[in-house]
This record gives sequence, C-alpha cells and structure tokens, in this order.
Amino acid sequence: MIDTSLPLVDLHRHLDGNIRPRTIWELGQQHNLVLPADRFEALIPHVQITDNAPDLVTFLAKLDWGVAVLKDYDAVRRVAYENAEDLKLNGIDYAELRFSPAYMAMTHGLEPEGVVEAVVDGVQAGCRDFGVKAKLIGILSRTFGADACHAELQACLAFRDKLTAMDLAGDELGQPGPQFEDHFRIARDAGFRLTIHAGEAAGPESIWHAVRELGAERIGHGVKAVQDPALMDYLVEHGIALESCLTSNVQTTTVANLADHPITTFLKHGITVTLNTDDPGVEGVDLGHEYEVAAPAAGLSAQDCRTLQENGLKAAFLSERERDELRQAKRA
Ligand SMILES: O=c1[nH]cnc2c1ncn2[C@@H]1O[C@H](CO)[C@@H](O)[C@H]1O
Ligand SMILES: [Zn+2]
Repeated sequence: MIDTSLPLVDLHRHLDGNIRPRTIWELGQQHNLVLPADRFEALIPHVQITDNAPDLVTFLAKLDWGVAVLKDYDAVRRVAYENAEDLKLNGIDYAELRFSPAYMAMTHGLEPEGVVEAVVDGVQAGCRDFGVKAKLIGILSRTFGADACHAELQACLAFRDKLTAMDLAGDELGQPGPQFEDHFRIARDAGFRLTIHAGEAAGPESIWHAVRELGAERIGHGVKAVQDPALMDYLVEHGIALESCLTSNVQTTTVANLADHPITTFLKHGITVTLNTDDPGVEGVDLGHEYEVAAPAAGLSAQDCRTLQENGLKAAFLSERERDELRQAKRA
C-alpha cells in the first residue's frame, strides 16, 4: 500500500546485500572464478534465501558469494551502478545505500579505500543516469572484530565528504557493542550521522547501548525493543527512529512470522518507525513487496503505511530543503 503522492524512501538497504544473481553469475564467468553452481539457475539458492535461515549468521552467509565476485574495482563500480538502477526500477525516490568496504574488499585483496571510491563513483553515475537520489552510509562489519573495524573506519574517514553516516552491522551476538565505543566516538567527532543495527539477534540491552553509549540516532531493526516498555518510551522521547525490515526479520528468524512482528506495537507506542528492505537481492523481494504484501500481513493498514512513508522522509539523513524537494517532486 504505497501512497504515490508521497515520496517513497528506503533508509535501510545494503548495497552489498543487493548484488543481482545475474551479475554474480556474469562476474564469475568474466573473471574465471569458482562458483558453487555450473549454471545460473543452480546458483540462485546459494545467493538468495529460499528457506528462512535459522539465525542471523546463517542468513548473512548468503551475502558472501556476492562479494566473492568483486575481483576488481570495475566490478565494484558495476554493482554500485546497478544498485542505483534498482532504485529506479522499484520506484524509490530516495535511498540511503549502506555498504561495508572491508567486506567487499576481502576476497580479492582490494583496498577498502579503493572500494569506497568505486562505490561513490558507481552510485553517482547511476543516480545521474536513472534520475534517482541516494546517499551513502559506511558500515563497520563487527563480524571481523574491533581491530578490523578500526581499519574499515579509516577507509570511511578518507571519504568523509562522500559518506553521510556510519553503521555497525554483522554478528550482533558474537561481537557486542561495547567493543566499538572508540570507533563511534571517532565517527561522531568526524561529523558522521549514526545508525546502528541493534536488537535484531541480541536483546534490548544492545539497543540501550547503541543509543546511550554509541550515539545512534536511528536503530536498524530494533525488534527486541518490544520487550522493554521503558526503552520504547526512550525512543519516543529522544526521537530515535526504527528502521524496520519485515521480510528480513522473518528470513533471519528474528520473528516467527509477519503477524508476530512488533511493528504495529511500535507505531501505537508513537515510535518513528520506517519501512525498508535490508538486503533485497538476497531476500528476493524489494520495497514494493514490503508495502504491498509484507505490511498487510504484519497487520498494517493503508493509513499505517502512509505514516511509515512520512516517517521515512522524517528520519532520513536529509536537510529540510532536500526533504521539501522530494515532497515537491511528487506534487509536480
Ligand atoms: O540484517 C542484517 N543484520 C546485520 N548485519 C547485516 C544484515 N544484512 C547485512 N548485514 C551485514 O552488513 C554488511 C554488508 O553490508 C556485512 O557485514 C553483513 O554481514
Ligand atoms: Zn541491515
């Protein structure tokens, strides 16, 4: 249920979780890489969720083949460019695309700085060619530990003027937030906006830490906030938005099914909830599906969906002028 008179935005969208299966196949062929299948159709179950994963870490393994074909910076640029094209194809007016430079650089020993440069280049070219608008968020992949995240942060700081915000993603249970306080102090001091994955695999304490100690202005997922009414109050009082990703939360078994998703509770509580995709390529669905299929299944009405769209615009890392421009463009 998308209201076409309002801007459609996606604030939580991993560029490196949205590498087209066809592109993974073609880059594999082009660079003579070993893939887990000998024809395109057989590759799909290795790069897309077919059955829900038992937990977050199992889900995240599905992103690995996508980054494993990034043999050179041209491959990175292609993937970034196609991410901008996907915004156009899905009717998304504005997106915040997030990516982990070290994760994308990892398999073929690329330089994380070079990855950031190629992503910036590809997304800018794609936005120009397809007439869409996007900003970029740098991710620290917590899965690889605090030291690796310091190196990853350096690569993002080198492109401070091209990236809008920083995020922490990956294995939330295995690599809890307290190890990353230095990183986010440095990121805040550099003027980055902050959004952090929390309360997806771990509990409310992970969200408390992200907002009080790391300085998160928005929370990725935040599903487990529902277990702590004082935390929900805090999110309302401090205007901290939640980036909900319905299908992703089912596929990672963060919730058992859409009817059990706490998004309706969050809305009733007055939290600024937004609706987003997460890893559309890996999930095999895009934002239209989240609004048209997943939202009603989670108990959301057409009016709720309008609120989610409004909240997306409100919580975006945009200036008031940029927000107005997006609104005006829909009225025109
Ligand atoms: O749903 C998610 N929860 C936590 N981390 C995620 C999710 N999707 C992707 N990543 C993580 O983000 C980085 C790539 O952008 C990788 O670290 C990947 O594991
Ligand atoms: Zn995410």
